[in-house]
Amino acid sequence: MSASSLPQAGLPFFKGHGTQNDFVIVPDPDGALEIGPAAVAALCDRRAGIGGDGLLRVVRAAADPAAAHLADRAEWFMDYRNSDGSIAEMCGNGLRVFARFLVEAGLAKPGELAIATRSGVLTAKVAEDATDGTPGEVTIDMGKARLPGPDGIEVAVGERRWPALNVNMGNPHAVAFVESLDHAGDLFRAPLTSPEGAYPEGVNVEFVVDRGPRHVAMRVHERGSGETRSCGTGACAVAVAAIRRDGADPAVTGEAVAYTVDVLGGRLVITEHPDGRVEMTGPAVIVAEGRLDERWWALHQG
Ligand SMILES: N[C@@H](CCC[C@H](N)C(=O)O)C(=O)O
Repeated sequence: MSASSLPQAGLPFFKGHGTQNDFVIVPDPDGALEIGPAAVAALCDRRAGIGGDGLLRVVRAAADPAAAHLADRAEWFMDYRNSDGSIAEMCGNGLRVFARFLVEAGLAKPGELAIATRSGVLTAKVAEDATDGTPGEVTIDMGKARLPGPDGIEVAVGERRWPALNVNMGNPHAVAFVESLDHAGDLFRAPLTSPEGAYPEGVNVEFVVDRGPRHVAMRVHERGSGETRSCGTGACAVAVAAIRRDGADPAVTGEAVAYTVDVLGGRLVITEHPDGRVEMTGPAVIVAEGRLDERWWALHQG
């Protein structure tokens, strides 16, 4: 390839992030692409691919069998995959980035938009950009958290063990309050959770410390992606756990409560309402667009 023959062909892709949880975005409006687990892993590879914690395929709900039943409520379906190619039900940061992409690509208007996910239809609110060009924040109505138990869940790293709360935000989380975020260790491997079988589908594990009143910080090991610099569903699970620990459950107090959750890649604000709805607000940025080299894609596609 020479500079005078920069590619006009090849599959278009975009790159985006939300609090540094980063994604390869592949527009596939008519559901024409077959992107299997190996192709997702190749695209998300940080050295031999584009690089990302996950992949967002942008497809019309009506064009994907996984979402066709939601097509009367949402035009677009976020087909999310972890960087190892596995499928997850939901991705909070991914949904903010997905909403930002739809608006920037002219596929949706700023304001409220319904998006289909494997965890149902969720609503995103995309704020107007600031006058200096800073992209407006995105708020997602994440629906209600579920706390399915059982009691007695523990997370272990090396010799240390902590009690953990099982919080489901569409996907599973084990939230452990720890003395120091360093105690999570290098997180090169998934932390152990017990009792065995508590999470038959695997789990995202959050380690949490207090930073101040209604203000916590976390690290996360994500199922299918390893340690990431942020996890939106994880931040919601952490806020829900902290709210209960602090006796501030809005269903009991009758008042909405907002927690600030610091992640390695920035800050999210999580609000829980008396009706149980959890809202997440944070940034979402589209960083780049490009085209895959046709020969590379031919070798990895499928
Ligand atoms: N980073 C995401 C969560 C992605 C899915 C997760 N790894 C899982 O397997 O459940 C987020 O921002 O929520």
